Amino acid sequence: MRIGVLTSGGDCPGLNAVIRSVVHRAVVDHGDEVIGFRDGWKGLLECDYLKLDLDAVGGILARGGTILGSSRVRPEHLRDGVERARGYVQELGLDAIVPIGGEGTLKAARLLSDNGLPIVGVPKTIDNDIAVTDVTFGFDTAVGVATEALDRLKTTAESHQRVLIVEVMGRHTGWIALHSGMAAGAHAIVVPERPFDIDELTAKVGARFSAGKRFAIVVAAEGAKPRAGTMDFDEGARDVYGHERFAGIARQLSVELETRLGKEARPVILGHTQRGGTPTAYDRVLATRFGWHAVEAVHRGEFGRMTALRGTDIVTVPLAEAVETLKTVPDDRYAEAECVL
Ligand SMILES: Nc1ncnc2c1ncn2[C@@H]1O[C@H](COP(=O)(O)OP(=O)(O)O)[C@@H](O)[C@H]1O
Ligand SMILES: O=P(O)(O)OC[C@H]1O[C@](O)(COP(=O)(O)O)[C@@H](O)[C@@H]1O
Ligand SMILES: [Mg+2]
Repeated sequence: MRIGVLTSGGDCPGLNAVIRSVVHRAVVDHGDEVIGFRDGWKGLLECDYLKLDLDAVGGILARGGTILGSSRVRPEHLRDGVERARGYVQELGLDAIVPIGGEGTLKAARLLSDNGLPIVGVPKTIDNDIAVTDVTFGFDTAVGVATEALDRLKTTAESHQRVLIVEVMGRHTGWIALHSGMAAGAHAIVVPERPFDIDELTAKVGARFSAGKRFAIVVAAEGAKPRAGTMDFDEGARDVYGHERFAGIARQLSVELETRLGKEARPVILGHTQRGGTPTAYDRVLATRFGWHAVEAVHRGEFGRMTALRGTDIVTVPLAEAVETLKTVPDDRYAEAECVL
C-alpha cells in the first residue's frame, strides 16, 4: 500500500512519535510505502511531499514539533481544493491519507472523507478537547510544563507578596488550567466553561491575604471570560482562519485584581512553551500506539474513522462523531479541583 501522512494545526509534542510509528509499522511490518506531505493540508493541496523511510524517522521520537511542518489553511480554500486533492491522491497512487491534527484538522478530514477520499485520522492537541478519545497526546506534556512553571512562580510570588495570574493555553476548554492548577496547588482556576464572577474571585484571593497568606496564584485558561456584564472585558478579535485572537485574560485580570485588592498583581503568559520541546513518556507511548493502530485501520479499510483511546484500549471511531462536540470540563471535575484551591 501507499500511505500519505500529514500534520496540521497547532503543533504538539508527540507528532513525531506518530509519524515514526506509522513508518515502522507500515514499511517494516507491511512492506508499504509512506510519504509525508509538508506543512499540513497545504502539502496535499500543492502536492508537496517527501518519502518517509526508516532513515527519515530515525532519532525523532523524543523531538518536539513535527518533522513534516504544519500550517493553517483557510477552510474555504480547503473546500475549494477537494478535487485537486483527489487528483493528487490518484496521481500518487495513494491508498490512504493519515492526517494527524486537532478538531479543525479532523473537520477537514471528515470533509475529504465525505467526498470519497480514504482517510484514517489521528487526534492530537495539547488542549485535550477532542470528545471521542479519553486523552490526546501532547496534553500530558503541556500540563507538565505548566505545572513546573506554576511551582516556580509560587516561590517568586511569595517572596514579593504578589498575585500572579498565569495564563495557560485552552481556547475553548480549561483542561490544562484545571490539571496544572490542581497539580501545582493554585489558589483559583478560571476556565472558559464557567464564566467567572469577578466579585467572587476577588473575595477568594482577598480571603487568602486576610488569612495571613502573602501571595496568590490564579491560573487562567486563555479562553476564560467574566460572567457577562460583571467586568469590563476586551474579548479580542478573530484571525483570518476564524480563530479567536484573545486580548489577554491574565493582563486584564491583573489590572482588575490589583485595583480591587490593593495588592501587586502581575500577568504571566506561558504561551507556546507549553507545546514546544520533548514529549513525556506517556505522550510518546500514546502517540506510538495511535500510529500503529492507524496503519492497522488502513489495512482493514476502515476509512472515515480516527484512532481513539478508550480506557486502556485503542479503538477507531467515526470522524463524524469526532467533530460533533468538544470535550469540555464538566462541573463535577471542576468541583474536585475547587475543593483544594
Ligand atoms: N470547518 C472546517 N472545514 C474544513 N477545514 C477546516 C475546518 N476547520 C479547520 N479546517 C482546516 O484544518 C486546519 C487546522 O485546523 P486548526 O483548528 O487550525 O487546528 P487543529 O487541527 O489543531 O484544531 C485549518 O487550517 C483548516 O485548513
Ligand atoms: O498560536 P497558534 O499556533 O495560533 O495556536 C494557539 C492555539 O493552539 C493550541 O495550542 C492548540 O490548539 P489546537 O490543537 O486546536 O491547534 C491552543 O491551546 C491555542 O489556543
Ligand atoms: Mg483547533
